[in-house]
Amino acid sequence: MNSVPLFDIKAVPKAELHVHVEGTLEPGMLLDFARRNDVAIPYRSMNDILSAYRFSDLQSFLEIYWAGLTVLRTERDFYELTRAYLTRAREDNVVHAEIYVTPADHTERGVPFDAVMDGISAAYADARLQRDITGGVILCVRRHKPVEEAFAAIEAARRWRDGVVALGLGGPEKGYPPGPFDEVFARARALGWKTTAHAGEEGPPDYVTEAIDRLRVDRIDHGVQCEADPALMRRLADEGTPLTVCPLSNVALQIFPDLQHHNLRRLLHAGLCVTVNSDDPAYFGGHVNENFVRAAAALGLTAEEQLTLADNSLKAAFMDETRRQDYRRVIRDIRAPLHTGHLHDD
Ligand SMILES: Nc1ncnc2[nH]cnc12
Ligand SMILES: [Zn+2]
Repeated sequence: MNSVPLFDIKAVPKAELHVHVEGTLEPGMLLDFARRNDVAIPYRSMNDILSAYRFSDLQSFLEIYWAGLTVLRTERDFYELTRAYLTRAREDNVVHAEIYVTPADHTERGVPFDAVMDGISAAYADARLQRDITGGVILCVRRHKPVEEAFAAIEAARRWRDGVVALGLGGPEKGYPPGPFDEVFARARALGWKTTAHAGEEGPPDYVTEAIDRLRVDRIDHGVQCEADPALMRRLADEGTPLTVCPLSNVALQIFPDLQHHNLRRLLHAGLCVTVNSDDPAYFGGHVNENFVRAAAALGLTAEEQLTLADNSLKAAFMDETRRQDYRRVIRDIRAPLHTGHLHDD
Protein backbone atom coordinates (compact mmCIF):
# COMPACT_ATOMS: atom_id res chain seq x y z
CA MET A 1 0.00 0.00 0.00
CA ASN A 2 1.29 3.36 -1.02
CA SER A 3 0.10 6.61 0.56
CA VAL A 4 1.90 9.16 -1.63
CA PRO A 5 -0.56 12.04 -2.04
CA LEU A 6 -1.74 12.44 -5.63
CA PHE A 7 -1.76 16.20 -5.67
CA ASP A 8 -0.69 18.09 -8.77
CA ILE A 9 -1.02 21.88 -8.81
CA LYS A 10 -1.41 21.63 -12.59
CA ALA A 11 -4.85 20.11 -12.09
CA VAL A 12 -5.96 23.21 -10.18
CA PRO A 13 -7.41 26.20 -12.09
CA LYS A 14 -5.95 29.50 -10.97
CA ALA A 15 -5.60 33.18 -11.78
CA GLU A 16 -2.28 34.94 -12.17
CA LEU A 17 -2.62 38.48 -10.82
CA HIS A 18 0.94 39.78 -10.67
CA VAL A 19 3.13 39.36 -13.74
CA HIS A 20 4.86 42.10 -15.76
CA VAL A 21 4.62 41.41 -19.47
CA GLU A 22 8.10 42.90 -19.91
CA GLY A 23 9.30 40.41 -17.29
CA THR A 24 8.11 37.48 -19.42
CA LEU A 25 10.75 38.27 -22.08
CA GLU A 26 12.74 35.04 -22.18
CA PRO A 27 16.44 35.31 -23.14
CA GLY A 28 15.89 33.64 -26.54
CA MET A 29 13.14 36.09 -27.43
CA LEU A 30 15.25 39.01 -26.20
CA LEU A 31 18.06 38.02 -28.61
CA ASP A 32 15.58 37.48 -31.49
CA PHE A 33 13.83 40.82 -30.98
CA ALA A 34 17.18 42.66 -30.66
CA ARG A 35 18.26 41.21 -34.01
CA ARG A 36 14.92 41.82 -35.71
CA ASN A 37 14.70 45.43 -34.51
CA ASP A 38 18.42 46.18 -34.79
CA VAL A 39 18.66 47.20 -31.11
CA ALA A 40 22.13 47.13 -29.51
CA ILE A 41 22.21 45.04 -26.31
CA PRO A 42 25.09 44.23 -23.96
CA TYR A 43 24.76 40.45 -24.57
CA ARG A 44 25.92 38.20 -27.39
CA SER A 45 24.62 34.87 -26.16
CA MET A 46 22.20 33.17 -23.80
CA ASN A 47 25.12 32.58 -21.43
CA ASP A 48 25.92 36.31 -21.33
CA ILE A 49 22.29 36.96 -20.44
CA LEU A 50 21.98 34.27 -17.82
CA SER A 51 25.18 35.37 -16.06
CA ALA A 52 23.85 38.96 -15.89
CA TYR A 53 20.68 37.77 -14.13
CA ARG A 54 22.01 37.91 -10.55
CA PHE A 55 20.41 40.54 -8.39
CA SER A 56 21.12 42.00 -4.97
CA ASP A 57 17.89 44.01 -4.60
CA LEU A 58 14.98 45.52 -6.55
CA GLN A 59 17.07 48.36 -8.05
CA SER A 60 19.78 46.03 -9.38
CA PHE A 61 17.06 43.94 -11.05
CA LEU A 62 15.21 46.93 -12.51
CA GLU A 63 18.36 48.16 -14.25
CA ILE A 64 18.76 44.82 -16.08
CA TYR A 65 15.02 44.64 -16.78
CA TRP A 66 14.90 48.20 -18.20
CA ALA A 67 17.85 47.37 -20.49
CA GLY A 68 16.11 44.17 -21.66
CA LEU A 69 12.79 45.78 -22.51
CA THR A 70 14.43 48.17 -25.02
CA VAL A 71 14.27 45.36 -27.61
CA LEU A 72 10.45 45.71 -27.64
CA ARG A 73 9.61 48.18 -30.39
CA THR A 74 6.60 47.18 -32.49
CA GLU A 75 2.99 46.08 -32.12
CA ARG A 76 4.12 42.67 -33.39
CA ASP A 77 6.67 42.40 -30.53
CA PHE A 78 4.00 43.10 -27.91
CA TYR A 79 1.62 40.70 -29.60
CA GLU A 80 4.16 37.87 -29.72
CA LEU A 81 5.39 38.50 -26.18
CA THR A 82 1.87 38.48 -24.73
CA ARG A 83 0.79 35.49 -26.82
CA ALA A 84 3.83 33.50 -25.64
CA TYR A 85 3.08 34.35 -22.01
CA LEU A 86 -0.63 33.47 -22.27
CA THR A 87 0.17 30.17 -24.02
CA ARG A 88 2.69 29.30 -21.30
CA ALA A 89 0.36 30.38 -18.50
CA ARG A 90 -2.45 28.20 -19.85
CA GLU A 91 -0.10 25.19 -19.56
CA ASP A 92 -0.03 25.99 -15.81
CA ASN A 93 -3.86 25.92 -15.80
CA VAL A 94 -4.06 29.70 -15.50
CA VAL A 95 -7.63 30.48 -16.59
CA HIS A 96 -7.42 34.23 -16.00
CA ALA A 97 -4.30 36.44 -16.20
CA GLU A 98 -3.93 40.10 -15.37
CA ILE A 99 -0.69 41.42 -16.82
CA TYR A 100 1.05 44.55 -15.74
CA VAL A 101 2.37 46.72 -18.55
CA THR A 102 4.22 50.03 -18.12
CA PRO A 103 3.57 52.04 -21.32
CA ALA A 104 5.85 54.90 -20.19
CA ASP A 105 8.85 52.51 -20.25
CA HIS A 106 8.16 52.23 -23.99
CA THR A 107 6.74 55.60 -25.04
CA GLU A 108 9.80 57.37 -23.59
CA ARG A 109 11.86 55.44 -26.20
CA GLY A 110 9.57 56.55 -29.03
CA VAL A 111 7.35 53.44 -29.15
CA PRO A 112 3.75 54.51 -29.81
CA PHE A 113 1.28 53.92 -26.96
CA ASP A 114 -1.00 52.28 -29.56
CA ALA A 115 1.66 49.71 -30.51
CA VAL A 116 1.90 48.54 -26.88
CA MET A 117 -1.83 48.39 -26.21
CA ASP A 118 -2.95 47.09 -29.62
CA GLY A 119 -0.36 44.30 -29.58
CA ILE A 120 -1.35 43.14 -26.09
CA SER A 121 -5.10 43.48 -26.76
CA ALA A 122 -4.87 41.40 -29.96
CA ALA A 123 -3.00 38.65 -28.09
CA TYR A 124 -5.72 38.60 -25.41
CA ALA A 125 -8.49 38.45 -28.02
CA ASP A 126 -6.82 35.45 -29.70
CA ALA A 127 -6.07 33.68 -26.41
CA ARG A 128 -9.63 34.09 -25.22
CA LEU A 129 -10.93 32.39 -28.37
CA GLN A 130 -8.21 29.77 -28.84
CA ARG A 131 -7.31 28.91 -25.23
CA ASP A 132 -10.24 30.05 -23.10
CA ILE A 133 -8.08 32.33 -20.96
CA THR A 134 -9.47 35.70 -19.86
CA GLY A 135 -8.00 38.80 -18.24
CA GLY A 136 -6.38 42.01 -19.40
CA VAL A 137 -3.93 44.75 -18.65
CA ILE A 138 -3.03 46.37 -15.34
CA LEU A 139 -1.90 49.81 -16.49
CA CYS A 140 1.29 50.40 -14.51
CA VAL A 141 2.31 53.94 -13.59
CA ARG A 142 5.83 54.69 -12.36
CA ARG A 143 6.17 55.80 -8.74
CA HIS A 144 9.60 57.39 -9.32
CA LYS A 145 8.27 59.77 -11.99
CA PRO A 146 6.00 62.83 -11.70
CA VAL A 147 2.28 62.19 -11.21
CA GLU A 148 1.56 64.05 -14.47
CA GLU A 149 2.98 61.08 -16.37
CA ALA A 150 0.49 58.81 -14.59
CA PHE A 151 -2.51 61.07 -15.29
CA ALA A 152 -1.51 61.15 -18.98
CA ALA A 153 -1.23 57.34 -19.12
CA ILE A 154 -4.75 56.93 -17.73
CA GLU A 155 -6.21 59.32 -20.31
CA ALA A 156 -4.31 57.60 -23.15
CA ALA A 157 -5.44 54.14 -22.00
CA ARG A 158 -9.15 54.99 -21.87
CA ARG A 159 -9.46 54.00 -25.54
CA TRP A 160 -8.67 50.39 -24.53
CA ARG A 161 -11.10 50.39 -21.64
CA ASP A 162 -12.33 46.88 -22.43
CA GLY A 163 -8.79 45.55 -22.21
CA VAL A 164 -7.69 47.38 -19.05
CA VAL A 165 -8.69 45.64 -15.81
CA ALA A 166 -7.01 48.01 -13.34
CA LEU A 167 -4.54 50.76 -12.54
CA GLY A 168 -1.32 49.65 -10.81
CA LEU A 169 1.71 51.33 -9.23
CA GLY A 170 5.24 49.95 -9.79
CA GLY A 171 8.93 50.78 -9.99
CA PRO A 172 11.64 51.32 -7.36
CA GLU A 173 9.94 51.34 -3.98
CA LYS A 174 12.29 52.61 -1.28
CA GLY A 175 12.06 56.41 -1.00
CA TYR A 176 8.92 56.47 -3.19
CA PRO A 177 5.86 56.11 -0.91
CA PRO A 178 2.53 55.66 -2.68
CA GLY A 179 0.73 58.64 -1.05
CA PRO A 180 1.57 61.27 -3.72
CA PHE A 181 -0.43 59.20 -6.23
CA ASP A 182 -3.71 59.57 -4.31
CA GLU A 183 -5.36 61.80 -6.92
CA VAL A 184 -4.16 59.58 -9.76
CA PHE A 185 -5.86 56.62 -8.11
CA ALA A 186 -8.97 58.69 -7.38
CA ARG A 187 -9.15 59.47 -11.12
CA ALA A 188 -8.97 55.75 -11.96
CA ARG A 189 -11.69 54.96 -9.44
CA ALA A 190 -13.87 57.73 -10.87
CA LEU A 191 -13.54 55.97 -14.24
CA GLY A 192 -14.76 52.75 -12.60
CA TRP A 193 -11.33 51.06 -12.70
CA LYS A 194 -10.06 48.62 -10.11
CA THR A 195 -6.73 49.48 -8.47
CA THR A 196 -3.63 47.82 -7.05
CA ALA A 197 -0.15 48.93 -5.96
CA HIS A 198 3.26 47.41 -5.27
CA ALA A 199 3.84 48.06 -1.57
CA GLY A 200 5.82 46.31 1.16
CA GLU A 201 8.02 44.46 -1.34
CA GLU A 202 11.26 45.88 0.07
CA GLY A 203 9.72 49.11 1.37
CA PRO A 204 8.28 49.45 4.91
CA PRO A 205 4.83 48.30 6.13
CA ASP A 206 3.81 51.98 6.27
CA TYR A 207 3.73 52.00 2.47
CA VAL A 208 1.12 49.22 2.58
CA THR A 209 -0.98 51.23 5.04
CA GLU A 210 -0.60 54.31 2.84
CA ALA A 211 -1.64 52.43 -0.31
CA ILE A 212 -4.79 51.27 1.48
CA ASP A 213 -5.68 54.56 3.17
CA ARG A 214 -4.65 57.06 0.50
CA LEU A 215 -4.85 55.14 -2.78
CA ARG A 216 -7.74 52.96 -1.53
CA VAL A 217 -6.46 50.00 -3.53
CA ASP A 218 -8.38 46.75 -4.02
CA ARG A 219 -5.21 44.65 -3.72
CA ILE A 220 -1.59 44.94 -2.62
CA ASP A 221 1.24 43.59 -4.79
CA HIS A 222 3.81 41.73 -2.67
CA GLY A 223 3.00 43.21 0.77
CA VAL A 224 5.27 40.70 2.51
CA GLN A 225 6.83 43.39 4.75
CA CYS A 226 3.47 43.72 6.55
CA GLU A 227 4.67 41.09 9.02
CA ALA A 228 6.73 43.76 10.81
CA ASP A 229 3.47 45.51 11.80
CA PRO A 230 1.11 43.17 13.69
CA ALA A 231 -1.76 45.71 13.65
CA LEU A 232 -1.48 45.93 9.87
CA MET A 233 -1.47 42.13 9.61
CA ARG A 234 -4.72 41.98 11.59
CA ARG A 235 -6.22 44.71 9.44
CA LEU A 236 -5.29 42.94 6.18
CA ALA A 237 -6.88 39.76 7.53
CA ASP A 238 -10.03 41.51 8.79
CA GLU A 239 -10.55 43.52 5.60
CA GLY A 240 -9.65 40.59 3.33
CA THR A 241 -7.26 42.71 1.25
CA PRO A 242 -5.55 40.29 -1.15
CA LEU A 243 -1.75 40.15 -1.39
CA THR A 244 -0.21 39.06 -4.70
CA VAL A 245 2.88 37.34 -3.33
CA CYS A 246 5.75 36.25 -5.63
CA PRO A 247 7.99 33.76 -3.79
CA LEU A 248 10.74 33.22 -6.40
CA SER A 249 10.93 36.97 -7.07
CA ASN A 250 11.37 37.69 -3.36
CA VAL A 251 14.26 35.23 -3.10
CA ALA A 252 15.91 36.43 -6.36
CA LEU A 253 15.81 40.01 -5.04
CA GLN A 254 17.13 38.87 -1.63
CA ILE A 255 14.06 39.96 0.32
CA PHE A 256 14.24 36.51 1.94
CA PRO A 257 17.53 34.55 2.02
CA ASP A 258 15.79 31.43 0.64
CA LEU A 259 12.31 29.94 0.20
CA GLN A 260 12.49 28.17 3.58
CA HIS A 261 12.52 31.60 5.20
CA HIS A 262 9.64 33.02 3.12
CA ASN A 263 6.66 34.17 5.20
CA LEU A 264 3.96 33.01 2.75
CA ARG A 265 2.75 30.21 5.02
CA ARG A 266 2.72 32.41 8.11
CA LEU A 267 0.70 35.06 6.26
CA LEU A 268 -1.76 32.41 5.12
CA HIS A 269 -2.12 31.07 8.67
CA ALA A 270 -2.65 34.61 9.98
CA GLY A 271 -5.80 34.65 7.82
CA LEU A 272 -4.58 36.88 4.97
CA CYS A 273 -5.89 36.41 1.44
CA VAL A 274 -2.52 35.38 -0.02
CA THR A 275 -2.08 34.47 -3.71
CA VAL A 276 0.94 33.04 -5.57
CA ASN A 277 2.33 34.73 -8.70
CA SER A 278 5.47 34.91 -10.85
CA ASP A 279 6.19 38.70 -11.13
CA ASP A 280 8.93 38.47 -13.82
CA PRO A 281 9.19 34.77 -14.70
CA ALA A 282 11.91 35.16 -17.34
CA TYR A 283 14.19 36.71 -14.73
CA PHE A 284 13.29 34.86 -11.53
CA GLY A 285 13.32 31.24 -12.64
CA GLY A 286 9.74 30.14 -12.96
CA HIS A 287 6.13 30.62 -13.92
CA VAL A 288 3.26 30.37 -11.46
CA ASN A 289 3.23 26.57 -10.99
CA GLU A 290 6.98 26.59 -10.37
CA ASN A 291 6.33 29.17 -7.64
CA PHE A 292 3.71 26.86 -6.12
CA VAL A 293 5.84 23.71 -6.35
CA ARG A 294 9.04 25.27 -5.00
CA ALA A 295 7.26 27.15 -2.18
CA ALA A 296 5.29 24.01 -1.28
CA ALA A 297 8.48 21.94 -1.10
CA ALA A 298 10.39 24.53 0.94
CA LEU A 299 7.57 25.39 3.35
CA GLY A 300 5.81 22.03 3.50
CA LEU A 301 2.55 23.42 2.11
CA THR A 302 -0.21 20.83 2.19
CA ALA A 303 -2.58 20.15 -0.71
CA GLU A 304 -5.26 21.94 1.31
CA GLU A 305 -3.07 25.04 1.68
CA GLN A 306 -2.20 25.08 -2.02
CA LEU A 307 -5.89 24.82 -2.92
CA THR A 308 -6.62 27.77 -0.63
CA LEU A 309 -3.91 29.80 -2.38
CA ALA A 310 -5.36 28.98 -5.81
CA ASP A 311 -8.91 29.68 -4.62
CA ASN A 312 -7.71 33.03 -3.22
CA SER A 313 -6.38 33.94 -6.67
CA LEU A 314 -9.87 33.45 -8.13
CA LYS A 315 -11.47 35.38 -5.25
CA ALA A 316 -9.04 38.27 -5.73
CA ALA A 317 -9.23 38.40 -9.55
CA PHE A 318 -10.97 41.20 -11.41
CA MET A 319 -12.96 38.69 -13.45
CA ASP A 320 -16.41 37.79 -14.63
CA GLU A 321 -18.47 36.51 -11.67
CA THR A 322 -19.91 33.44 -13.41
CA ARG A 323 -16.48 32.35 -14.61
CA ARG A 324 -15.07 32.91 -11.10
CA GLN A 325 -17.76 30.71 -9.51
CA ASP A 326 -17.37 27.99 -12.18
CA TYR A 327 -13.66 27.62 -11.42
CA ARG A 328 -14.10 27.94 -7.65
CA ARG A 329 -16.50 24.99 -7.94
CA VAL A 330 -13.78 22.99 -9.71
CA ILE A 331 -11.48 23.71 -6.75
CA ARG A 332 -14.20 22.61 -4.29
CA ASP A 333 -14.51 19.34 -6.23
CA ILE A 334 -10.75 18.76 -6.05
CA ARG A 335 -10.81 19.60 -2.34
CA ALA A 336 -13.66 17.26 -1.37
CA PRO A 337 -11.79 13.93 -1.52
CA LEU A 338 -9.05 15.40 0.71
CA HIS A 339 -11.53 15.27 3.57
CA THR A 340 -12.67 11.70 2.85
CA GLY A 341 -9.12 10.41 2.48
CA HIS A 342 -9.60 9.28 -1.14
CA LEU A 343 -6.72 11.37 -2.49
CA HIS A 344 -4.18 8.78 -1.43
CA ASP A 345 -3.00 6.13 -3.82
CA ASP A 346 -4.23 3.25 -1.67
N1 LIG B 1 9.10 43.28 -8.57
C1 LIG B 1 8.86 44.50 -9.07
N2 LIG B 1 8.67 45.55 -8.24
C2 LIG B 1 8.44 46.77 -8.72
N3 LIG B 1 8.38 47.06 -10.02
C3 LIG B 1 8.58 46.05 -10.89
N4 LIG B 1 8.59 46.02 -12.23
C4 LIG B 1 8.84 44.75 -12.61
N5 LIG B 1 9.00 43.96 -11.55
C5 LIG B 1 8.83 44.75 -10.46
ZN1 LIG C 1 5.79 43.30 -9.69
